[in-house]
Amino acid sequence: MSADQGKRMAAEAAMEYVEENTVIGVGTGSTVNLFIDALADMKARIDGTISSSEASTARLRKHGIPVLDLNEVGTLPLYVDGADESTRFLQLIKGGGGALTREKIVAAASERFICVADESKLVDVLGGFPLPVEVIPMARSYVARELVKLGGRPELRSGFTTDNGNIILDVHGLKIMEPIKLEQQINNIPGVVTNGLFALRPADLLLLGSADGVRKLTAE
Ligand SMILES: O=C[C@H](O)[C@H](O)[C@H](O)COP(=O)(O)O
Repeated sequence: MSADQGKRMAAEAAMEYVEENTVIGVGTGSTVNLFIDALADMKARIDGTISSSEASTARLRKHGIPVLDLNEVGTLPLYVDGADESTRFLQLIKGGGGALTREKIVAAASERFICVADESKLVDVLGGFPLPVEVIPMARSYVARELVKLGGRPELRSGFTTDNGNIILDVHGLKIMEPIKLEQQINNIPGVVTNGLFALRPADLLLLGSADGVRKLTAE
């Protein structure tokens, strides 16, 4: 089974958790794009969405799905997003598409975070996927030196600017044994907006598309 099939199965399985007359938090990426396409079928029955990126906003609007302002909406009942890696504790690396900061905001503002992914994203230890860190441009060199002190090899994501006007440093070579500690350490570096570890606020449910169907994982 291809990764694309796994993504589609997971994205469509998330529809079961979408309740009528609610506002849905929507993540970013190729798996979420499939969720957005499925969500279009029930757009008349939801109150709207909160989007985590300009790319998702464009796709939602193309389908005629309303996109609201998070400042005008209270706590969201549900956030659906993909991941680059997940452990069985549902701690994640996100940000392969550079949307990590807005994703973290919407996840934090949501009661339930359902992560949708194909089975290749499940790992024993985070860090095989380079950890994205969003950085204010003037702090690039300083933050890079601090990330080296933490044992990583930061590389500037060339030609990329985030929706917030910042740069991304992708940190290679980390074997992340203490995700919560590292998430806090990196976020404490002046100039870092946030990093792609979702450990302080992990997912609540992981829907993994696999050859055996959709596996549902909750944190062990
Ligand atoms: O910034 C991008 C997001 O964190 C994505 O959710 C993540 O990169 C996974 O994307 P995909 O579903 O395309 O594998």
